[in-house]
Amino acid sequence: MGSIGASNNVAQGNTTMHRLIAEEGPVLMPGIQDAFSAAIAAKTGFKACFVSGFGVSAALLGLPDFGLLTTTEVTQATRRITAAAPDLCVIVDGDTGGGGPLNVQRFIKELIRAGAKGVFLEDQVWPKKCGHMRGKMVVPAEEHALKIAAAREAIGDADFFLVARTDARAPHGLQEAIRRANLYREAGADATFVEAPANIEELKEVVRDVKGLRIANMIEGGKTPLHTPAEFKELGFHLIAHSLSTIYATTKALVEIMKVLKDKGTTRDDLDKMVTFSEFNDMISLESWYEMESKFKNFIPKA
Ligand SMILES: C[C@](O)(C(=O)O)[C@H](CC(=O)O)C(=O)O
Ligand SMILES: [Mg+2]
Repeated sequence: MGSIGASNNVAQGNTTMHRLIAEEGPVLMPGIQDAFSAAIAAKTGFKACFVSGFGVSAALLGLPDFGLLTTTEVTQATRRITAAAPDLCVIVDGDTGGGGPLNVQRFIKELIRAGAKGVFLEDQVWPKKCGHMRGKMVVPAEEHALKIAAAREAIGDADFFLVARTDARAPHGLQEAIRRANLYREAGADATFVEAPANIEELKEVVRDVKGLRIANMIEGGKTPLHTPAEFKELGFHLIAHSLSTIYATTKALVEIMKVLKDKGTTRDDLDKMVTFSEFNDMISLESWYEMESKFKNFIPKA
């Protein structure tokens, strides 16, 4: 591909995610953190999911979203996630993309090979922090715009949705975040994501001033008030990440059952806190494995 910038491929909008947005209005993506949570998202009827860096850091490493997770680890997690939920449109949190433009290009190609259908790339200084934590810093806007252009080039004709995120709201104010979102769109992003607007007025300002497809991130206990897809449609957003709901719920369930075990030494009076053996097997599609097993049993030659 030749020149980088404004019009390359962006307007064509023929990825799976573009189709989902056209079909269902704001697309709601639950955050997931591993193959199993992705499989459950698919079984529940979601069409898309968001591989949350916050969630993967926690589930895979037991670490906070503090710039500790590597792009290699994210790619490996993505491979397992797309294998477990092949019909889901898997959008991956790429954090800052793993370095400069060339690292970004390599990462994007790896994610495409891993079966992902899109990525979020943000403009924080590495090591980054979760968007709702204190102490964030951003790189110069032009530096991130170059990474977005590099990502666009690496995507080529692949079915892959490029989201540019800006974390500039906290360190530099909403106007700068809006300016950056528009710049990143010019550089080749399919959609933009102004992280952490602080209230409904700021959400409205984002809609008014940011061109193109817009993303909102719903974090329970975060800076942006929680809204439904219908409310977001009304406001003018196209994609919603509910990034941490599943890791928060999982954490609560884990803490609760650990406490039961520690305190009582048995779960016999607390079975309602768990799924049953057969409910779990349904979730993990056990019967389909029995079917496959029986198919191959027929090939075993009789002695
Ligand atoms: C969306 C996010 O990038 C994630 O990793 O899930 C996080 C979540 C959060 O803030 O809690 C982020 O927004 O930085
Ligand atoms: Mg993240």
